[in-house]
Amino acid sequence: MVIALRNLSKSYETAEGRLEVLRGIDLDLGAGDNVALTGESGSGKSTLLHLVAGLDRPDAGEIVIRGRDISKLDDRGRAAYRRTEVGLVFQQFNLIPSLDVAANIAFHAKLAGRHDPVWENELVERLGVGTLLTRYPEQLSSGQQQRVAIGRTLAARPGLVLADEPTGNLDEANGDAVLDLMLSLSKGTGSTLLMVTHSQKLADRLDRQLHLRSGKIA
Ligand SMILES: Nc1ncnc2c1ncn2[C@@H]1O[C@H](COP(=O)(O)OP(=O)(O)OP(=O)(O)O)[C@@H](O)[C@H]1O
Repeated sequence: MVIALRNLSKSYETAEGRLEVLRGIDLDLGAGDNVALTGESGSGKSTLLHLVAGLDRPDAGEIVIRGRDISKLDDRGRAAYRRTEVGLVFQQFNLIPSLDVAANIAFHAKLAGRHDPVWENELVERLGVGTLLTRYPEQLSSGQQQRVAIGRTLAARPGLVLADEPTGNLDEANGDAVLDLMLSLSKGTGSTLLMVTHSQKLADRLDRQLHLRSGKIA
């Protein structure tokens, strides 16, 4: 299994008291699985994605990624996990302002020790950002930034891609192209894709759909 979640729970302290967001999630995803995670606003989709990404820790339960419980790692261990094993496509693009598009796209691949100019060129081509390579993030529209951020993630060939509304800022044509790219990567390399989306149309294109309701997978 690439991802095995066991009895995962997470709550937040709020001014109104304790908010139990995830109440015992069990989930198994294998290599090459591509899965849509849906659910009402506030149902805990981003919370779950953040836990699997090692950005936050659960209250209880296990997050076993390729046989290792990442919730037991210290901050350094989780940072290494994020650098080498996961690709994150989140709504905040977090492009590096001082680097141009080409350098942003190569950045994670270099950090992960998997810099591959041929593959990066192919991504640039498929994402339609070839004319933007010498621009800086602040000189891009939000849709362009989103495509660059996706290129940066996929350039490192992560075995696990976690995406939160990856096509949220894109028009239909660009959104379809990005989804095609993510699915073909998942099928071609056996990488596992877990994607949060509000779009049923998008969810329908993935092999499996999970729906979060009342803190559980329905
Ligand atoms: N750091 C936090 N402190 C307190 N409450 C939080 C925190 N982060 C999230 N929440 C709450 O936890 C619940 C789940 O939030 P989450 O962002 O996971 O939902 P979501 O399903 O991704 O929602 P959306 O579809 O609107 O993005 C929400 O009620 C949210 O207000």
